[in-house]
Amino acid sequence: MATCNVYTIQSLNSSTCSISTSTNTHLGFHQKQLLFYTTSNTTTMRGCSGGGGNSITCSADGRTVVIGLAADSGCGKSTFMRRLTSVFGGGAEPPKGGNPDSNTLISDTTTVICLDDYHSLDRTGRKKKGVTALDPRANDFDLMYEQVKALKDGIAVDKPIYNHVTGLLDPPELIKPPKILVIEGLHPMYDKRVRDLLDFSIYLDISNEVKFAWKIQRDMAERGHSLESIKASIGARKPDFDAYIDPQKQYADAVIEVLPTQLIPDDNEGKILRVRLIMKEGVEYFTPVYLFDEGSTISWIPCGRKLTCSYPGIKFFYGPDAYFSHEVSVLEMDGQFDRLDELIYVESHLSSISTKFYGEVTQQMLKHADFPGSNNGTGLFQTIIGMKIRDLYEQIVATKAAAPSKAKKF
Ligand SMILES: Nc1ncnc2c1ncn2[C@@H]1O[C@H](COP(=O)(O)OP(=O)(O)OP(=O)(O)O)[C@@H](O)[C@H]1O
Ligand SMILES: O=C(CO)[C@H](O)[C@H](O)COP(=O)(O)O
Repeated sequence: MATCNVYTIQSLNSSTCSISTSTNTHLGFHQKQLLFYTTSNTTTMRGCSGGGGNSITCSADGRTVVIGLAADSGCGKSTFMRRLTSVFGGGAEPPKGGNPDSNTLISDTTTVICLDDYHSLDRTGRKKKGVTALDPRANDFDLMYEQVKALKDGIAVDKPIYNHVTGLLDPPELIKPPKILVIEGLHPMYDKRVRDLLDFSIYLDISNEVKFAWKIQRDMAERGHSLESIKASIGARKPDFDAYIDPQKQYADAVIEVLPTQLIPDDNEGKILRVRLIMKEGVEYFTPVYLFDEGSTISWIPCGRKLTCSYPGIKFFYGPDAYFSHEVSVLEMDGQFDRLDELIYVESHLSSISTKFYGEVTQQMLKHADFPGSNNGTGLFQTIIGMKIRDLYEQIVATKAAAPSKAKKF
């Protein structure tokens, strides 16, 4: 490990801290910021980002909230991220002037990093060793932990890039601490150290039948792969998926489970979906959504005068349940909307959805009607979780702002 020089921060309370330069190269931390990491207490280094010369700018309310999103490849993570970013207003872009094959997406509020960037083996390396990218041996969890922790503490990092075009590990890119950091990919909850850094975690649980249908849609229709190669690729990943990815769902604060419909007996088309939003009880800053009456068990078919439904209709369910021995609330939607604007009728019967105004969920869904899943529970629940994450973030910031006055009482 490289050594680092120790320097004194001259002003801890002002927004600009003067420091000397450093010679440190430890673990990809951005050079000047490691000084704060190693020499100051964590309160003063939060929200700092590297400036020119020998100064660092520190934001007063710097607190990076970390969200984990786990799912297998091709299970809708990118679509979810687009919905989430939109809830905060504005679109997300790859880092300006950086590697065109970067996997990172940055918006005013959020930075989404893809955990594929922590593959320790490139495509050839995995082939040589006979491991898949899902295997923990193909990933660097020490670096993942160090860098997510640094970002959470307000320190920029030089994060590696896994290039999906070439299959190689590219030179790193600078990631500055955002307000909200989303780590998405195969293993955000696999390593306990990384898991413990998460303020909220989500698992997208796509059943095999549906995953297969989506893969065919994307890889066959859009990427020209053959049916055989898609089947082979899913089959080859399955043992490692079952061993390393799927078990993470037990740790998630919210799981979006996507299953074939139960409204059509023996449906094997995979077009109509039954989607379940499983929400853990007792999670700090998160209150589960409910339908009509909190804690009751409710089955609801909203089709009729207010909601147009063609065959096979729409069915909602809400109620308490247990999930990996945790107490949870489950909200379920089976079927799909014929007219998206009529979603307002459903929205008006949901509570604790953390909207800023009446109809905000419907507005978001209409805005992104072209995203996959906009006419069913996948889009609806992803949008609602986006609102809940915004709410969680605002609560954390408010709690932090209130903390000094609390401290004065003692
Ligand atoms: N809710 C949905 N309803 C129907 N199809 C969907 C849905 N979400 C995703 N898909 C299908 O799955 C494909 C992959 O979606 P997306 O790019 O969001 O997944 P991903 O997990 O980010 O994938 P990857 O990790 O491979 O980049 C889409 O092109 C679409 O065909
Ligand atoms: O499971 C995956 C996550 O996206 C990819 O398969 C993994 O990252 C390897 O990527 P590639 O197939 O491009 O080498």
